[in-house]
Amino acid sequence: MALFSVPTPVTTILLDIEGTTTPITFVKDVLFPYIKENIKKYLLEHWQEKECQEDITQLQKQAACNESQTLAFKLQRAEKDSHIDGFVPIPSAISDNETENMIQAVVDNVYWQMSLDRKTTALKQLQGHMWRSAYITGQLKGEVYEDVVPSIRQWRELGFKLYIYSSGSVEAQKLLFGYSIEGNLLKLLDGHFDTTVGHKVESKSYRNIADSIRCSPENILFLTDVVKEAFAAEKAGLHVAVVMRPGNDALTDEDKSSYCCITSFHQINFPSENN
Ligand SMILES: CSCCC(=O)C(=O)COP(=O)(O)O
Ligand SMILES: [Mg+2]
Repeated sequence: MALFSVPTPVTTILLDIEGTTTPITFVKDVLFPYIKENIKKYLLEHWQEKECQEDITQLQKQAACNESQTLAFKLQRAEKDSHIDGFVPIPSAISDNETENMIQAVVDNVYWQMSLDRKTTALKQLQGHMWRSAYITGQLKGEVYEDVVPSIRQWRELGFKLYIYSSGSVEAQKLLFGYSIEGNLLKLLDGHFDTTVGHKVESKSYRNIADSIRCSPENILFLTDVVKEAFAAEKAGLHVAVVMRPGNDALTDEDKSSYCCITSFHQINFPSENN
């Protein structure tokens, strides 16, 4: 088993979820189908609630269809969503009759975003809120690979700080680790970041995380399955390793020669273990 030796300045480990701590199949075959099967029922039941209305407002802003926005805002947003093939707008409801149309537009917009595996903050917030009751009632349990819990326990014992950075909302992350197949893992984690700090393929996001935890980028090791994320993190000065799990996107030969690659957290070796 090839080992990845953690560079000496590293004090903090930042973990991606999907494809790193957790099988992609759990997200694609369990979490996402739950949203598709339940979105309409969820909207009908929660429509009047403040949290649900806030989620809809965010989706409308993302879709550039909130009529209260200025033209400049609409144009700026239009570059985000409405240029994409199959774009589904969300109108504002005016009368009760139109609420039904609006709910259907939200359903269609969510289906459309999910068909492209979009990682917009608006979509991720709504998904997190929808998964809440399924985790609490035991209908969902967060999956983690078998090497994850023993490794992160060991890293903590060695004194490392552990953070999560995922496109899934902070609430969705806390649900996944709080109601996991291995019990409540939240006490093993020092904090969580989602796309509200920026998108995972942008270097600035990693600098924001470093600033937020008062840590120099060179003290952080980021583990992810996505090469574009590894590239952005490295550009920000973080150390990176790319995680290859069954079912992850295959890496090119160039990726494999550009990054340290591991298939299990057990391959991570710390300076103190070398002595
Ligand atoms: C945090 S649970 C939901 C996973 C999710 O929605 C997602 O987009 C995962 O993306 P990641 O950044 O963890 O690869
Ligand atoms: Mg990932």
